[in-house]
Amino acid sequence: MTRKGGLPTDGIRILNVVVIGAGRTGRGFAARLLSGSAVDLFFIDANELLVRYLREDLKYGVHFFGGERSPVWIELKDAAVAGSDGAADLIAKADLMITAVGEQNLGRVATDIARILHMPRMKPLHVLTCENGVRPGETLEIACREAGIPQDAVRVAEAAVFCSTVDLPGTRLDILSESFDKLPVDSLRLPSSLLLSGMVAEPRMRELLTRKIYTYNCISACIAYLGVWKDYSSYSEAANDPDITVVLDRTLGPLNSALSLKLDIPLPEQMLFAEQALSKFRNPDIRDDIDRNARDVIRKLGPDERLMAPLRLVREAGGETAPLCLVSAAALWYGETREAELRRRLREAGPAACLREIGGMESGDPAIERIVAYYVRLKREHSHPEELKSFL
Ligand SMILES: NC(=O)c1ccc[n+]([C@@H]2O[C@H](COP(=O)([O-])OP(=O)(O)OC[C@H]3O[C@@H](n4cnc5c(N)ncnc54)[C@H](O)[C@@H]3O)[C@@H](O)[C@H]2O)c1
Ligand SMILES: O=P(O)(O)OC[C@@H](O)[C@@H](O)[C@H](O)[C@H](O)CO
Repeated sequence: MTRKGGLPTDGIRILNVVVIGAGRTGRGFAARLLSGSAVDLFFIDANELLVRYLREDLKYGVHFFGGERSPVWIELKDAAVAGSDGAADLIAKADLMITAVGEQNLGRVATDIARILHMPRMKPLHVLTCENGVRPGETLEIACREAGIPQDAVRVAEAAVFCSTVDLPGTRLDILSESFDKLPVDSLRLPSSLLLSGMVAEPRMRELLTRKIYTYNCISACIAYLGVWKDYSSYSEAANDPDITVVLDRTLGPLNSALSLKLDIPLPEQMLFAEQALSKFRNPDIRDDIDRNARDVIRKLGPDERLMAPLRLVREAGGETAPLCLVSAAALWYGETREAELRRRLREAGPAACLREIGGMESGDPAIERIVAYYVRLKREHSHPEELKSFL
């Protein structure tokens, strides 16, 4: 397709899309979907080395797990380091900005957007969040307000990413991806003119994101934290471990019932949704890694996140909470062994205070005592592990 002055010869306007967060999802999923539309692709990332590679190579491949599809080659126009003048120039010219930075980093994205406020720009900036979280759009909107951005200058919509992507070892930029081509986006907030290839209009995005985080990501946390404790490094092997399977089954029974009640979804539909998550995580061709799924324990133990909120919902529905307490304890144990900030807080304040401060649990909540007891036992028994099912 030859272009003249930003227009392809067939007259369709080329959109400038800026992906902020050029990691696995931004580079490997969002950009791959966009490659099916008439877009000029730009990246912004906080990692200077990654930006250097992107600017030097201007092209990389997205390969598929199991070699089931030919790689897709992505070409970008340019990339810039977050917070730089170059990043501000890219944002100022964007028709659509997509974030894939991790919900906890959206505050810094707002700061970057605030840098363009003095630049001439007639239209609002549309931003689509591709973050896991129950309300990442709201997180970004609050951060934008705190950064002094007028409400009508930025319009935020959310998307739900179901596709797993990892870095392809031995390459600078290539990605290994699940073969999954759909991105549900909030159709009440994203204009239809920005519904690009692979995007599927979803009118009930809040429900979908909540359901996804409390099902897919809850299951992923169960596999990752119990898997690490059992010394697995392969995620799918952990997902197929018979002992972990017992804990998963005992988690999912009450969780599916609670979610079906809370979100008004027929139980068989919710059970199928959870089954789809499980079979994806158990697929040995999808070579996901445990640390990618387990990282950022403080975020994952948040009050509205994948462990604490399902625990509350299961309890409200009168279900058995022991399995989720065990996984939450394993998350604390993982954080203590791998993440400096949580290790410091555990040492200074102890696990019960961490559950109150990070997880928003109330003092006197009996689940605190249960999680702490599991945590102590997991620490004690790690070198000579018992079957996890014996904990329940
Ligand atoms: N990888 C997956 O399979 C997957 C699946 C579903 C959802 N997600 C979600 O996608 C988001 C990104 O995850 P990922 O796996 O791609 O992580 P990643 O670590 O591979 O990529 C995140 C990128 O964002 C960059 N970054 C961080 N703060 C930034 C900032 N302020 N400005 C610019 N760049 C910044 C980092 O340098 C990194 O390159 C997360 O919200 C995650 O929950 C990931
Ligand atoms: O991306 P996070 O850190 O919020 O969570 C890790 C995984 O649970 C997550 O990336 C899933 O694999 C993904 O959401 C697909 O369901």
